[in-house]
Amino acid sequence: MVQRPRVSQPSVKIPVALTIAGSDSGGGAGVQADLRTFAFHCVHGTSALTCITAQNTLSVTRVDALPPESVIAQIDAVVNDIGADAIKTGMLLNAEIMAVVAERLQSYHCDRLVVDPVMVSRTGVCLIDDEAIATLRDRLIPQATVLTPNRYEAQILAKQEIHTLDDMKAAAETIFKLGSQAVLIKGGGMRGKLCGVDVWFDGETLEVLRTETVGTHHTHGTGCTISAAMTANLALKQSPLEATKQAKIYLTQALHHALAIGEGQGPVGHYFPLLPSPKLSG
Ligand SMILES: Nc1ncnc2c1ncn2[C@@H]1O[C@H](COP(=O)(O)OP(=O)(O)OP(=O)(O)O)[C@@H](O)[C@H]1O
Ligand SMILES: Cc1ncc(CO)c(N)n1
Repeated sequence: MVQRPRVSQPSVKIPVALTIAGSDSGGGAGVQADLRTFAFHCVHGTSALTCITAQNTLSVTRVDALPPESVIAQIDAVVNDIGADAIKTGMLLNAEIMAVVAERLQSYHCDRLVVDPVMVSRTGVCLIDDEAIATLRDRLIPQATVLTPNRYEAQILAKQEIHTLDDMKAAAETIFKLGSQAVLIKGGGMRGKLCGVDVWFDGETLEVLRTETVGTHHTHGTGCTISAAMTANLALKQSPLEATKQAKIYLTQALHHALAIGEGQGPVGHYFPLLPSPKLSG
């Protein structure tokens, strides 16, 4: 047997967050955005990949699903050893993967869970089929601490069109009935002054969350980033509403520092806390 030297090892206690989501080869959304966001909150990030997208700032050119058994094995490996103070789900892609993820989360009694119901891109393109939407609605959403649909996902879940702030509020109340503890309707897909205005409903509090509309074309990964920041804040033991408000502040700053990389929509700039601050003159 190898004897380990008896020296005291430095160690740091740090909250842990798990993301169950897809890979974005361009690094702006998906697992890459989630892990980077966790890191900038001083939360250790772990991951279970559901699919691999070939994607850049212009488009998604290919999606390969991982076998459901592989997704389960990744979740089990992480949770059984490292644990998770909070978990988020992102792009789950198909009904089979959704069903196994829902089953695993149920067996772990996860009580800090952010479900980003990735179904439709911000530009309105549908990413999953009807069976997957039904599985998401019936098996995953009722477990969520916070559910974070964008405008188009909220239209599907609430079965109504959303054009105005009142529409957003009504949809939040309808979607809340699907069983999550709270709903955040994200307004990045809203037009004009409503772009960047979100609506929160938790059964008691109906709140409009505003920062400012950031005039940038580089918005890739906004949805992944805000839900990952919420998850990190939940892992840091903030209340769901506080976690959401703080996450929106982080996301807005990241949008102010969005990256002009690639030919299309660049990603938000998660790195802003490390950027040198502007020099004081004088
Ligand atoms: N131009 C903007 N200015 C300010 N906030 C914005 C802007 N665009 C999006 N947001 C905010 O970003 C967050 C994510 O919202 P959005 O509707 O873009 O999500 P999504 O469609 O899921 O994102 P993704 O494009 O990553 O799929 C919300 O808080 C939203 O209000
Ligand atoms: C992998 C992945 N997840 C989520 C989104 C939504 O932004 C994306 N574009 N790619």
